[in-house]
Amino acid sequence: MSDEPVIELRRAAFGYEDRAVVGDIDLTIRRGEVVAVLGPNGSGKSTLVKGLLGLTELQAGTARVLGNPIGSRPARNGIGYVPQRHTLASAVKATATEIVTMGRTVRTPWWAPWRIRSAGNRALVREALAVVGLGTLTDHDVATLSGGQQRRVLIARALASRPEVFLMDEPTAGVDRGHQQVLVAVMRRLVERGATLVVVTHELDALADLVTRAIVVSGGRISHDGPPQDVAPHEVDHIHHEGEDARPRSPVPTTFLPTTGGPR
Ligand SMILES: Nc1ncnc2c1ncn2[C@@H]1O[C@H](COP(=O)(O)OP(=O)(O)OP(=O)(O)O)[C@@H](O)[C@H]1O
Repeated sequence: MSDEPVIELRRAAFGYEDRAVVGDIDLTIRRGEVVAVLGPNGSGKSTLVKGLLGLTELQAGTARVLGNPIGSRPARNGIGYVPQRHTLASAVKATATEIVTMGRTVRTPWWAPWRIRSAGNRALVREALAVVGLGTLTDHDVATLSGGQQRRVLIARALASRPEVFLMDEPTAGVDRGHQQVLVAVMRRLVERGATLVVVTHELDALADLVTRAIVVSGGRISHDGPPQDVAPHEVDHIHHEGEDARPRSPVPTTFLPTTGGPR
């Protein structure tokens, strides 16, 4: 880790239209850190991460990525993003190779778009797919791949753009244990080579050896920022967000139990 900040947020608020979802965020992330972003469903983790890409609106404060205002071209080009949902992968008819090639868009001059298919890029794309264990599925339509395979295609796309900062929204969700270990090894290697990782996760255990710092987002605020081992389980697990029941109904009403009568 170096002292150089790659992400700097000062009293930042992000949200949708006129509603702030996360606010009062003061956060400095330095090169080489591996930061886990934890917190219950709906607490604002994705909103925060998308804010770093300029995909959710900065409603207050200041936010810089690699010294540039968020949303600016140099800030965006420095980030490799692995989105939470694989909407792109399932909505677009494209092969794994084509999706991963899109990662090279940011490194291709606008005046020479054909260069995206250069021999160098093609080799890089093949390598990125091989690294995530999809070397034999490069020509498959992504819609025909499993959920975990689609996630790995998106990780390969982020790798192919060779960014300095990776923002990964639940990269291990739906990925089997063996491939999770592969991803952790890839992430470790990226960090050794100077990358910075910000990873939203509900599965800290899978990344435990790698994570150097954990922040917990709770009710739209950062409630913990420090070593991952100091995170209190109740902070991450409690159900707390606007518009949702404070507590799911328990015990399960007998209506839903198979041994009771009633309508089927
Ligand atoms: N596109 C959107 N427009 C309006 N509100 C949104 C949008 N996306 C998310 N929200 C709202 O913002 C709040 C935080 O959602 P967010 O997706 O950031 O939570 P999260 O912590 O990432 O949750 P999870 O663990 O379920 O992925 C929720 O109340 C959600 O309804």
